[in-house]
Amino acid sequence: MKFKPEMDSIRTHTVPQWYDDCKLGIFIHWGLYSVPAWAYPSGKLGTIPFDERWFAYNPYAEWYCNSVRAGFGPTYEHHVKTYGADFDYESFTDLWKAERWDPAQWAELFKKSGARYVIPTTKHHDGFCLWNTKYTDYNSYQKGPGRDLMKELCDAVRSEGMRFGVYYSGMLNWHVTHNAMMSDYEVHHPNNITNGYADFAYNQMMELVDTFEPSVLWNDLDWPLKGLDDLPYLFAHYYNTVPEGVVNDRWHDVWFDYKTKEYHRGDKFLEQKWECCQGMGLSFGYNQVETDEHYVSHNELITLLIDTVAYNGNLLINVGPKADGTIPEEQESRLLYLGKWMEVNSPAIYSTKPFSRQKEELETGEIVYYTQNDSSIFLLVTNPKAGNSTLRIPEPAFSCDYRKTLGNFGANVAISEGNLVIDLLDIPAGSAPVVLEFTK
Ligand SMILES: CC(C)[C@@H]1NC[C@@H](O)[C@H](O)[C@@H]1O
Repeated sequence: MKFKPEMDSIRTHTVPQWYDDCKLGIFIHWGLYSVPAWAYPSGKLGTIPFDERWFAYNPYAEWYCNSVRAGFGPTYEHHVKTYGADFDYESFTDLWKAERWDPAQWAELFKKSGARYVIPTTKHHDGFCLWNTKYTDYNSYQKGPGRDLMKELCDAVRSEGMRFGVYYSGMLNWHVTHNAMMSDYEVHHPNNITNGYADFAYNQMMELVDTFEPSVLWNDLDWPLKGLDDLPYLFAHYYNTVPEGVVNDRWHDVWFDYKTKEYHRGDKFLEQKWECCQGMGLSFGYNQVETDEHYVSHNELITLLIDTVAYNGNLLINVGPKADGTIPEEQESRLLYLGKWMEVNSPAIYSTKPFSRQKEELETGEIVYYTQNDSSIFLLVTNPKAGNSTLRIPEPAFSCDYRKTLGNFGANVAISEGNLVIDLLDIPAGSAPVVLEFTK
């Protein structure tokens, strides 16, 4: 066995090339919370004080259980009006059928989007498990849909040639704790910090490793404090079982392969591999209250990918399916649009590295990004003007030869008075970002 259950051994693990190259993944938040599918679209994480103003008005529809437990606020009022004050969260198992779910359709759509890995919530904070786990009957095989949703999805994703990872909420389990969490402190100090719960989380994570051999272990928030000594055993078993496996950074700072950012991006990493995860709107779980206006636009989604990849990140964009197993049209439309763009422009995305310059804002309003591979430098222009326009890039970052545009538009490129001058020709109105390739 290459890895021993000691942190010195674990620390020898490096980020596998596939994870660095693939750049785009699909997060999926699907669970009991998809039945009510209701949250107050208060605002983006990081823009609202992380106290009652966030927790009682939580825009995350997957936090429905906790939002109702608050006992006040819009979600509590919606729950009482819609289901009655005595309707407990666990009763949503009787209403969740997934009657229109076809995992092959999901996998086909994700493949078309250009994504190369898929990470579903196997158990979110509510404690309901989406696989036939032997550690609790509070799962989708024993209750609700009556199916091992994760096995079916894993098979469909892999049959499309994509990698399958697993999300698991290690720290929180609202099926075990019953108080509302109304502060960051309460979220990180739940009262299920028993050895028994730490063992439960460890056993379920080991079961996920042995059952699915997932390419990514995506733990959320933190790991049970009485289970921290278990982690070297978990990581060693995981890496020995899945040699190309990779883990995120939400394990109480014990270890990570890559860092994660959730919505607010702040200072980006360059040297350290990282992953940007967010919904297309303000929520991860499907929120029936959200309209198209709450979602990033089709072109903003592409720019989000570019702005992430240019800084050495992967974009893990979230899909929040409806309870019946269909994907909301607004989300499907954006994934297909992204996929069409990737069909033409993916050489500037897949298997690239950050360039010496990542981004610059031009006086004319366009924002230009750079990526590179061994043979080319790519210049990605977001918000290009319709028709013909001229970009002037002062003190260009390179002097290599212009090769071609990636797409159906023209360009003339020259160096003039120390500027890289690019004439963009025949850009359609509302165009997605356009890419020019230069030969090293
Ligand atoms: C990034 C994503 C996995 C989010 N992590 C924190 C959770 O509270 C939230 O519901 C969502 O799962």
